[in-house]
This record gives sequence, C-alpha cells and structure tokens, in this order.
Amino acid sequence: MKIGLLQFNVAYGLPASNRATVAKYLTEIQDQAIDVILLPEMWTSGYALKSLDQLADQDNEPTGTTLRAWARQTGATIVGGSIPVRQGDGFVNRMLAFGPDGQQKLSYDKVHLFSLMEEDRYLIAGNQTGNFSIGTVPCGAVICYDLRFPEWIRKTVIGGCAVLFVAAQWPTARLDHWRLLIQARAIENQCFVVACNRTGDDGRGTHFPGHSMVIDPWGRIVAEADEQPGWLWAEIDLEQVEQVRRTIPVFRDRRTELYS
Ligand SMILES: NC(=O)CCC(=O)C(=O)O
Repeated sequence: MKIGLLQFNVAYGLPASNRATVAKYLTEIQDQAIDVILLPEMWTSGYALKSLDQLADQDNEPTGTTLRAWARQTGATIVGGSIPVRQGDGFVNRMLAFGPDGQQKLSYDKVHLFSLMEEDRYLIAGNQTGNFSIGTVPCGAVICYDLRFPEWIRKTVIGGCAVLFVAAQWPTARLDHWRLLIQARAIENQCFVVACNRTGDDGRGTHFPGHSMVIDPWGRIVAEADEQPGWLWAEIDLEQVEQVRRTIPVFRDRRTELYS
C-alpha cells in the first residue's frame, strides 16, 4: 500500500484557501500510483471555533463533493483528515473517507474533545468507532486527542484494523508526546499507524510541527516528516501485521474475563 500524507500550514478560518492549497498539492501527484492519501485535522478551517456558524460544512458539503472528486481524480482512497460539520444545533469534528470510485467509506466524529483548545465548548463528541476498509484491508481512524485513549483505540482495532489513520493538529509544545504515543499505539495494537499533522502557525500563538509519521506494527518508523509543509510518502507491507501478531500473540493472550 503506497500512502501519501499531506501536511500543510492550515490557513485560519479560510476554507476556500485551504481547499485551493490541497488541490495544488494534488496536481503534483498526477499519474502516480497512490493507494491512500491522508490529510490533517480541521484542515478547512483551523481551530476557528468561534466562527463555525460561517465555516462549518452542512451535510458534509461542500467538502464531501471536493474529496469525492479528488479521490476519483487521483485514483486513491482519500482519508480526508477532518472538517467541522454542522450537526443539529451544534458541530462535530468529522473525518470522511472516499474510495477511488467516489463511494463514501467512512464518517467518524472525534470522540475525545480537547478542552485545552476549547473543543468541548464548541463541539459535540462522537460515540462510534471509525472502522472501514480499503479493498480487503481492515482500517481504523481516530482524530488527534483520541490518540491518548488506548482503550478507545483498542476497541477500534478489535473491530478490525491493520492500518490506523490519525488526523491531527498537534502543537509543537507536545511533539515528544505525539511521536511516542503514535509508536506506542502501533506496538500495543500490532498495526500500522499513519498519522498526519499540520505545520505552521495558526496566527494565535500556537505552532504546529508537522512530523507526520508512519509506524509499522513492530513500532519502527517507516517514514517521518520534518517541520516543512509537503508530502510524506510511505510504502507499507501489510503482511507485517500478521507476522507481528504471530510472533507475540497479544490478541490471543488478552484476559478478557478481567477486562473487556
Ligand atoms: N487537536 C487536538 O486534539 C490536540 C491534542 C493535543 O494537542 C494533545 O496534546 O493531546
């Protein structure tokens, strides 16, 4: 599976500009055989939570149509980071994925809202795991702060997951946590973790370090970006998942009578 992670400097409160940025990066990869593309968290709006009335999608639009068109155009599954979407009287932080045939594969609403960035004041939390498949490969998805909840990720992986996608806006102040948590989640769940973070400054005092990463089921770094915006590429060998699960049979050895 060939994967492209697109980390970029999300323009605060400017969805049209952010859509144009991604579209421009996608022109760089025409005619390449790519299986999956991953975008960062809240990539249309940034954390402009006070302006969600104007910035959020309605019924997943217009971003749903854009992601669908990009998936068809690139021939890749697009795991579309996340975007704010109006939901009833409030808003959710939602990840959508579309296959190369334009079919929607996933709608996952961030479950753990990050109070340090006031998400709990402005957003409604999801309550369903993000399981989907790419071809025959079982995949899972979580969003940023969800990474700190191993019990939630275990539940996602038990639902079937060889590759876990993570979309993030994770600040530089906790870059060491970002790198360690991604590796830990890969080791304990014996799956690939593909994690895309944004770069740049949000203009409000928070800096984001990029460092998008791909980790294999043994916890080794397959690819890691630096702070610069752009593509990170990785090719992953899915057979490694079963190899690692055979070597240390963690899933067989769980004591589910003691915990679920
Ligand atoms: N956008 C987020 O959920 C940020 C999470 C974060 O920074 C953390 O330390 O956790």
